[in-house]
Amino acid sequence: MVKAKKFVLRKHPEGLPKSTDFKLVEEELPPLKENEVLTEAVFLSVDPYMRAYMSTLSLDTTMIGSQVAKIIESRNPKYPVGKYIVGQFGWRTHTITDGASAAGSGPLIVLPDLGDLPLSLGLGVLGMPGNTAYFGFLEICLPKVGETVVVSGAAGAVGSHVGQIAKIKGCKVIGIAGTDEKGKWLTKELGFDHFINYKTQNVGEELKKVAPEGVHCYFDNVGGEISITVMNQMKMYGRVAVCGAISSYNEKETPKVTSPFRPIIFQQLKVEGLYVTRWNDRWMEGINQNLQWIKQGKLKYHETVTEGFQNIFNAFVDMMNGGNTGKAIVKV
Ligand SMILES: NC(=O)C1=CN([C@@H]2O[C@H](COP(=O)(O)OP(=O)(O)OC[C@H]3O[C@@H](n4cnc5c(N)ncnc54)[C@H](OP(=O)(O)O)[C@@H]3O)[C@@H](O)[C@H]2O)C=CC1
Ligand SMILES: C/C=C/C(C)=O
Repeated sequence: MVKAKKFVLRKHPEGLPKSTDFKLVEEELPPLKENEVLTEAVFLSVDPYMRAYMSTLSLDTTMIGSQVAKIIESRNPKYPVGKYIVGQFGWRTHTITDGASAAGSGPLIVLPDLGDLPLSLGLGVLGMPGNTAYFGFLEICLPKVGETVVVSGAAGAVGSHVGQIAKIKGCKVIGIAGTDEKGKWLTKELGFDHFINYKTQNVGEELKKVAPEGVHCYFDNVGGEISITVMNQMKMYGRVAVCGAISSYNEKETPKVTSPFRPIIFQQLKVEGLYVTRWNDRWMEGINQNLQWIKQGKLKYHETVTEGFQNIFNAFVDMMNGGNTGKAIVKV
């Protein structure tokens, strides 16, 4: 008999979640039925969408999230023992699944052979955030050589990846993030052309200096006033991919921000929201392309790793507060 540990939601958080909003509980798992497999979590992901969904989850349900897990027992030939899968199993150590019920932030997949690369990349650059960057940026921003691209949330999992794809596509890239340390990583290591620290600089004034020609594409990970400021400096027919709004996820009421309609109308912007599961049927295309770029040295990644399943809440809050560079991961 296997005992799973899991975090359940005890209270709907107000503002930044507190550890007391969650409870760690143990659950005895039953023997496997035909077609089922038993998995053990190896890496868990902490992502901003978790905060956005927390208020809608029923109390006492397992906190949502994806993980890389090892198959340790199997009654399903599609999922042999010893293989690693990426599944939306939640904040839990052990899971019984038949492979069919996973949904939410990507399909359940058996991880392809990553060679010497860490399995945790299946939650980042070779997983949901990587596919968000790949499909979201290429399909919605439609970047062209020589164009100017702005990315907010630039030093995180999705943003750092978008900026690098923009460089691969021959664009000039400006990243907006919250610390100078992150800025150094973006410009010195990843090849971003410019960095703006939204906490210490005036985004509008800095953007005028580094992109006097105007902005063709904006990949928006944060929402709020930063995004309005960027949209006001976009070129005619600019494209905006609205990917995330982390600046508002901890707010009870949707914050009031300056209206974006003027630039949308007068600069005739194309503004499109995206949700990565739109491309579930092309999932492996994104993963294979990102893997190839890594192998070619064109795409770099960084992970901020927290050790210990019991520390997943701290890892989540740290990420929401900007403590991560690249992908925030928990190693069990
Ligand atoms: N639409 C989709 O399908 C998907 C959307 N997303 C969205 O993309 C965004 C980035 O996700 P992801 O890359 O996983 O997360 P990140 O790795 O970027 O981590 C979150 C980062 O957000 C920044 N941040 C926190 N609060 C604010 C704020 N008030 N204003 C500006 N920045 C803030 C912090 O960096 P800093 O130090 O710069 O403040 C923090 O490190 C999120 O909004 C997420 O919801 C992600 C995946 C799929
Ligand atoms: C799958 C993730 C979605 C968002 C909005 O973060």
